[in-house]
Amino acid sequence: MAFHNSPALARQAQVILYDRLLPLISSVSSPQGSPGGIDVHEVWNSTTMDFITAYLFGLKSGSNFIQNESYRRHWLSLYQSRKNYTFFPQELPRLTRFFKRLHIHLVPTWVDDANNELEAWCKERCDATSANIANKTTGETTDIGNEPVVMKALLAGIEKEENTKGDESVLRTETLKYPELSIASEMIDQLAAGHETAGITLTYLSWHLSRNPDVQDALRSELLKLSPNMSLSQHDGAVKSIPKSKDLDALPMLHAVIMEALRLQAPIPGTQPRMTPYPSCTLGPYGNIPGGVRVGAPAHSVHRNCNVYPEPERWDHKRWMDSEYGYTEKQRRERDKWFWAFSSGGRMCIGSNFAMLEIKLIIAAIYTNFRTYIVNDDGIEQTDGYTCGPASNKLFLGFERVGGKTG
Ligand code: HEM
Repeated sequence: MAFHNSPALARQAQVILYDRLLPLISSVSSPQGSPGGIDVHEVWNSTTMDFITAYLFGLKSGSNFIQNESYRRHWLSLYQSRKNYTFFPQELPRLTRFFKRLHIHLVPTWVDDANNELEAWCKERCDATSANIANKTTGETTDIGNEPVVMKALLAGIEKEENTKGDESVLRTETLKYPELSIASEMIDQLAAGHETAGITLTYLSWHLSRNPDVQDALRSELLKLSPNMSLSQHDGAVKSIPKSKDLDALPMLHAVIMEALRLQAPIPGTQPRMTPYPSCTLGPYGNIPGGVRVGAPAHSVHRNCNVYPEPERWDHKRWMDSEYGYTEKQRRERDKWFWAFSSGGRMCIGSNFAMLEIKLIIAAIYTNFRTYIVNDDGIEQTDGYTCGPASNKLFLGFERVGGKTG
């Protein structure tokens, strides 16, 4: 995704951060705001959903979960409710289908209903985007934030494949035959994979920062050096500047706190499966592993290698700050090699760069303007599984406006 200098993404970020997220956080900031704090896990998941759907469909057909509280609660609860029922359809899909034909449901039928509703919601967005493209009401003629960057790229790719390879294409039996459904399938994959993982990272990162006010203050000093920065009070909200990705990437502390949150609470901590190649292979110290065996390594364990990350259970963002830790070149290489939050190889996360950029923007917008503190973190421990957030599925933080007015 060539989004680092994308004017569409910059505009989308501007609307999502300055017109939706910051006003919401300002309205609950202390002392007059919500005394019980706000469930940031829900707010961060909503923000990442608004980001990813804006990039897929354009602002016009994307979600507005930040402002639409009742619908986001409905959507997120549907999404969460199915999560305990993935084993049979994922691991034994044929058996699941077979039993279903006999009217024996290995997963409750309401899970199918929830999936159908989520899929219909995604398909509606795809259809609306296609209509906008056909009517030319996307970025070129109106607000650049309405540009459906990903859908346009997919449509162009399908058209090219059709024109250049046609019947010879390996995509002819599915993607070229059913382009609309194939696009919808890709879109729901991306919006599901994209919102929850980044939302979990923001939850744990804001929790760690709330436990470490000194780190927050140092981070804020770094963020204020951005030129222009994202301070609301400095410009009285008028400027709405979105920093360039290269300027955000030049901030060592911002990078370090995100990396440490991804290390300690990798949003996908569970095993990432791979099949061994035929006839056999060697994995680490284990030789002669036959082909066709499913193997996997969980990021949770890889990130706790104490030879690479000393005292691995300790949250220490300075591990990622080369200038502060005194790493040798070899230690630095090992540290980076063992970082596996986005996996590696052919099935590596396709959204890793997008995720890093959106997380940096969200953290910069919030911590430039607010100090956070914990109101209730009961159940913050990470669940076990594949994509894993807090056991309570909640985190209540309070917000205090710094350098300006409260909401
Ligand atoms: C902090 C945020 C994120 C984390 C930690 C993360 C992590 C991962 C991991 C570990 C995988 C599995 C790869 C494997 O099986 O080896 C994955 C796959 C994937 N991710 Fe992400 N991801 C994040 C954000 C995103 C975003 C924003 C998108 C949006 C486009 C995205 C789209 C995908 C897709 C489509 C796959 C499936 C790739 C495939 O199977 O070919 N992810 N991600």
